[in-house]
Amino acid sequence: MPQTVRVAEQPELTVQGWGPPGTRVAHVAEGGTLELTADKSLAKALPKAARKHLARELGWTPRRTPPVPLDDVELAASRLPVPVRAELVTLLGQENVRDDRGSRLRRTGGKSYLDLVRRRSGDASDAPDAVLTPADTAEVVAVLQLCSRHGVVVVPFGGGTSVVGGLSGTDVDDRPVVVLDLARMSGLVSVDVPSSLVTAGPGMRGPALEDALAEHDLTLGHLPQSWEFATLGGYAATRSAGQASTGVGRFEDLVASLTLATPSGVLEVGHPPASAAGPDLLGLALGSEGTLGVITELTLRVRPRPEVEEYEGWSFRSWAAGLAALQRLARHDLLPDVVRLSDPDETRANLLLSGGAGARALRGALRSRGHGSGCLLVVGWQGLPTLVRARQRAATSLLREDGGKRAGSRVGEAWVRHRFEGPYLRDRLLDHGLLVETLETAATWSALPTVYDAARRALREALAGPGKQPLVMTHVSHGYATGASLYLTVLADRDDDLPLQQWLGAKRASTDAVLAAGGTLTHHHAVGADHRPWLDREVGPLGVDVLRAVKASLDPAGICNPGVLLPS
Ligand SMILES: Cc1cc2nc3c(=O)[nH]c(=O)nc-3n(C[C@H](O)[C@H](O)[C@H](O)COP(=O)(O)OP(=O)(O)OC[C@H]3O[C@@H](n4cnc5c(N)ncnc54)[C@H](O)[C@@H]3O)c2cc1C
Repeated sequence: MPQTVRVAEQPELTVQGWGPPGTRVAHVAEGGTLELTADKSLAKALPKAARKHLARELGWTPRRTPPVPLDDVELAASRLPVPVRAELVTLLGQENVRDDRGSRLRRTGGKSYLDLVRRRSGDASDAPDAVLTPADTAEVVAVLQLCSRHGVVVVPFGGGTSVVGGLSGTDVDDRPVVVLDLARMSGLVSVDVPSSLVTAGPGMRGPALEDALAEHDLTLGHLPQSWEFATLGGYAATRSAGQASTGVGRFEDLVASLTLATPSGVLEVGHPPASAAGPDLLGLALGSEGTLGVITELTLRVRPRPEVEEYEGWSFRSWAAGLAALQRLARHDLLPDVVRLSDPDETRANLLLSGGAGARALRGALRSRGHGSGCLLVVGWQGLPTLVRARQRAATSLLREDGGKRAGSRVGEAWVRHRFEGPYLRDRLLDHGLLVETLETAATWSALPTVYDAARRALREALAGPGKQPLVMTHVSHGYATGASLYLTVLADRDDDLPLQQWLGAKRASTDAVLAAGGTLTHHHAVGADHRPWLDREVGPLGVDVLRAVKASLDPAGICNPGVLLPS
């Protein structure tokens, strides 16, 4: 029988960076462990060798560039018409219609580099006019219908971790904008153990879900780096991928069914275990980014908690050798559950960033194998011991045949320990004059090397200047039978006068280059506002027309998150 479970409180995300407000800061301690401290100095954040490496590579002069005090962030008065506000209060109650400064600021934009630069410089011009917190599907439908009548834009808000401009509070037609924060809809509704299905509200976050599932010895296993704050509804709306998605599947593979509240009514889509009743409407809701309505409930496929988890590192002489090895694993259906192959730039930077005797010893070991300028691969297996051992043994012999050398379980375990710390470190780098941003794509195994070269070249050309050069670090983050994803991290000396334009130019050039080389517009970050000008190159003009027609049917007044996905 399905059972109801209560879940814990979920902390707020800070406005100008990552983590709960006023708490911890990450730094790399001697020995490579990341510690949390209140000390915001660069010396604390990065080992000396890493600071020197970055200064030399980038032409970067470390300098203090802290965010403006939160009280100095500018916020315009709310434009929500008084009569509309009154109707919303009647519908949801006073406490669930907020237009105070704190509520609006905390729901302003997401966490891309552009979002953070704006917030850190005191700009909240994309803030919503009010924040609504509905309790259930019926209230969401009522809000959508009321806003359709009054021409008020509605932006669903999950964890606020979008990195593609998915949460803009401005509208091209200058209509008022309300954010629909789904935090109150964050309960676990039921667990159906025999069917391995769990039903939950869209505002629930990963840690709360995993805590609740642990009571049943179950797990969802979806672990994006934003796991602490992102929500189930957000994952579905963006077609997210987690760190173990090579094994457990992308989030969309985990959604069995969902409820989509639209201005035209409620859609229930998906019928587990499987159905052939016409085209898959669930597929339309996944990745719809709030443009068709609001996901108000999800039923997800879960699995038994793994009895063992094994992580280890491997090294390869070159990026090409590492890619060839992964491709062979993929062809034989032997890809591990976690696959992360870092290119030489990322491998080198990671080893320097880790600092300490362990990383120095590993650097020495790689040099002695002739892998000194090679690549590190982190792999992870999860599941029943017998299956894990069998898969591991088979993969190990292929990796060896392909020139891989085992770098040990400490490399894998270090990755596991630190896998959620990167965004905390990013805040410290932003405090010291750096541009830090990521982008991602995927391509077939045949196109992958070309896409990799094209993206790196475009970024390096766009961000180079006299005495300046960006550092572009790349890893394969997910593997498939037919190809893999590429995740690029870009560091550059920030243009303090025009930081937004500096990144926008690089983003434009790299997106053009990736598409021309055969990569996808986005593998897991979604389209948002940032990628929408390119959507027709991905799905074709007819594809865009189909999406527009669906939107016109579900959202005739065009109030559902109109600033994202579809080109304007
Ligand atoms: C540091 C960091 C690391 C990240 N790592 C990863 C990663 O490893 N993998 C990955 O896939 N992504 C990653 N992301 C991106 C982001 O976390 C994902 O896109 C995530 O799915 C967004 O979830 P959210 O709940 O925060 O959604 P939000 O950011 O609140 O919203 C995202 C979009 O979905 C819409 N939306 C939200 N909830 C609903 C709903 N219930 N119904 C309809 N529309 C809705 C919003 O309107 C918006 O357009 C990362 C982001 C950051 C900042």
